[in-house]
Amino acid sequence: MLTAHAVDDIRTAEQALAAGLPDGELMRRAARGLADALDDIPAGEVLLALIGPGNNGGDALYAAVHLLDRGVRVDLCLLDPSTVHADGLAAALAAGAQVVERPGQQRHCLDAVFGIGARPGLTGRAAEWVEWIAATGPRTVAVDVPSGVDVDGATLPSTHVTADATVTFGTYKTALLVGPAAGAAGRGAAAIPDLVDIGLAPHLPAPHIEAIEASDGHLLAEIFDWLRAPTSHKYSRGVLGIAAGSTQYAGAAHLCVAGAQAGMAGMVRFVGEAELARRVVDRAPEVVAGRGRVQAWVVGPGGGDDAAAQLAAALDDGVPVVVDASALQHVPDSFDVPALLTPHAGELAQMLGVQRETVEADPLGHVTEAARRWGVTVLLKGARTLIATPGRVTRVNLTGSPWLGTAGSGDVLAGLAGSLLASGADPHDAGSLAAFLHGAASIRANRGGPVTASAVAAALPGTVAAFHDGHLDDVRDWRS
Ligand SMILES: NC(=O)C1=CN([C@@H]2O[C@H](COP(=O)(O)OP(=O)(O)OC[C@H]3O[C@@H](n4cnc5c(N)ncnc54)[C@H](O)[C@@H]3O)[C@@H](O)[C@H]2O)[C@@H](O)CC1
Repeated sequence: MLTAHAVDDIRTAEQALAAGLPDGELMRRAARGLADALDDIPAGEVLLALIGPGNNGGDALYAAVHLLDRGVRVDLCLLDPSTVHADGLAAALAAGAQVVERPGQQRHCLDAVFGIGARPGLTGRAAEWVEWIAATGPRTVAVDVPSGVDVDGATLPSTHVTADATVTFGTYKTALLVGPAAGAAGRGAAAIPDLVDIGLAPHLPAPHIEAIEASDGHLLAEIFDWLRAPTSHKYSRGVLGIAAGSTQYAGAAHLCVAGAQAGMAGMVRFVGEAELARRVVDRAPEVVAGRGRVQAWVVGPGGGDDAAAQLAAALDDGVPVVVDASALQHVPDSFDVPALLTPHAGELAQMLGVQRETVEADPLGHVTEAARRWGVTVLLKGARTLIATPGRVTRVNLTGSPWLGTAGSGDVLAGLAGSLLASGADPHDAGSLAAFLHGAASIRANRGGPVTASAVAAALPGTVAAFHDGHLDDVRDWRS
């Protein structure tokens, strides 16, 4: 599991670590790791380091010493010479760095204006530097975090640095993994920052955020043991009831069923309009049409006018339920059964009575608020899907690509999550595993290119097996 910690917890851990080390050792470790991460800058190139008043600037100044040693030229822009890390500046100047009044033609930039001590947003000189980066486009690497972002809240004030890559120390910060701030930390292969080990791990408490990785297949072990027990049969594996689609949106029913069949449930029951149910069974003969005993429900994908009645009936069954799409607007004030709500930003906005843009600007705040308000798991779909449950560490999903934003993709996700629920996963694991596998399957379906929701569903069984067996190496590990 990849983890991010809150700023206060990082500071406490750093103090505990530093107490057992020689003075300045932590900054030396950070600077060495930063310089190593910049080893692709060729000798003779010029790097402009934007230096702020705190230790973040100090890291960059000591890293400059290593870079100068390698023949890289280093120009320094100081936010305020009177507050700069004095020893770091002296060391950089002694090694050959020069202070320049303003940015110029440098093609490499190091953003060391602010780190975890920052208040969100940039003004004055720092804001002018952001304009320079936007206008001239140097390759920009942020030190620890892109300056100006909201480090714990992961929101993005209007003025902030947008980096091509970030090198962070000790542990991830929330803003490096969670959108929209994470979008400012790097792109492409550098979307997830490099993490420099400074020895902090033993001092860190429980994380603020966690993310499933390719190496976390053990999360499926318990479910697999249960499903593959010699005595298991279709009912013991779990029966998933799906109340989805309408003749108008028949595709949602097919895709939700496809997602469920790629999951682990022993059987899928479909409940819906007679003509639709006939078509679903025609296409997927393993599906049983009509009501019966189930271990979990999915209600809402492509649902028609009867979504409220279908949800009420599912809730009466007393088993865990995935509430999706049209059923989301009919959720009760509180739940008597374990539940996984799967809205996108627009649906969550409607549930909370706010604007869509408000949710998009602060997804972490709103998913947390919704999980607290309904007392259940809420999975907020997006480029970095979030899964929040009261009393659990919020998870962010790092698999997938923008191609996943395609019609029917959410229906597949709901079916997959439902099948995990029916197989015995709790809603937090079901939601986060489904998001992870769904994203991974989309990459395996067509790496680097467009995918259809059907193709994602078709890639799921192989993805589930590869993840469980620890062979997901052909899916990008977002740290590499
Ligand atoms: N604490 C430690 O032991 C270590 C810290 N490290 C580095 O130190 C950084 C944290 O250092 P600091 O606590 O000095 O914090 P910063 O380097 O983020 O600087 C904080 C200073 O900037 C000012 N400031 C913050 N936001 C501002 C804004 N928007 N406009 C104007 N001024 C603003 C604050 O008043 C404060 O004086 C980390 O991000 C990391 O880069 C690393 O060297 C590893 C070890």
